[in-house]
Amino acid sequence: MNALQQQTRHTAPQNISSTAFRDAMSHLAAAVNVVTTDGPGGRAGFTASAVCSVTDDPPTLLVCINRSASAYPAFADNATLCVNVLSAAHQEVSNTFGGKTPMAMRFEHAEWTTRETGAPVLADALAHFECRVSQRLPVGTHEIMLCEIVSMATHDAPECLLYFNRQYHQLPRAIASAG
Ligand SMILES: NC(=O)c1ccc[n+]([C@@H]2O[C@H](COP(=O)([O-])OP(=O)(O)OC[C@H]3O[C@@H](n4cnc5c(N)ncnc54)[C@H](O)[C@@H]3O)[C@@H](O)[C@H]2O)c1
Ligand SMILES: Cc1cc2c(cc1C)N(C[C@H](O)[C@H](O)[C@H](O)COP(=O)(O)O)c1[nH]c(=O)[nH]c(=O)c1N2
Repeated sequence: MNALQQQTRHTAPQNISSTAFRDAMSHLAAAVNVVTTDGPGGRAGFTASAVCSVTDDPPTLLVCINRSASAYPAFADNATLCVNVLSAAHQEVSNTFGGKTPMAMRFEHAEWTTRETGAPVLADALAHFECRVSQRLPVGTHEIMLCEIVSMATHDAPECLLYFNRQYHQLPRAIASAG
């Protein structure tokens, strides 16, 4: 058996449990975001990696939220949200919004402002996308929120924050060109 075969772990269809799925999904590197909202449902925020671009016409992204999350009722009742993309400087912000911290305490750290929608905007986010939730699709334990962009900004921080193999990683903006 060669080295590649030794390092490859196959899971039989009948063994694809949520634990096996999570183990496999831990192999996907992802950007780390804090998704926030404010409105009739109250102010809330949670750390999310299940965020991605959907289409550029109209500019739309998606966020997947666990309906068991303490933040979910606020997102269910509010029509707008903000995706704050974290830079390498925001690892503690990710931990704060990653669960178990009481919602009221989550916004005590870092610098938060409001702009178009009233959703909390992280002042030095790598990028932020203020959105109107245009569609909601319940799937299993989660809800996929399709979000049309109403306002956005970028900030050229030197390093982004990634989540891979259940750990945070930092990636520089410009890979020093070899040579
Ligand atoms: N999409 C999500 O809901 C999601 C994504 C990442 C992490 N988390 C949560 O963050 C905490 C830390 O996670 P971890 O990386 O230390 O280990 P983990 O084993 O819980 O997660 C490993 C990977 O599995 C996926 N995942 C985990 N829980 C999921 C869920 N409920 N629905 C869909 N995909 C899920 C994610 O891609 C995650 O990176 C856990 O409580 C986990 O549930 C949730
Ligand atoms: C790096 C990382 C990435 C994610 C998460 C966590 C972490 C640490 N969490 C889980 C989420 O932030 C939070 O832990 C749960 O919502 C539980 O929080 P409460 O204690 O219920 O507020 C998470 N939850 C979710 O619904 N969708 C997601 O994409 C993610 N992604």
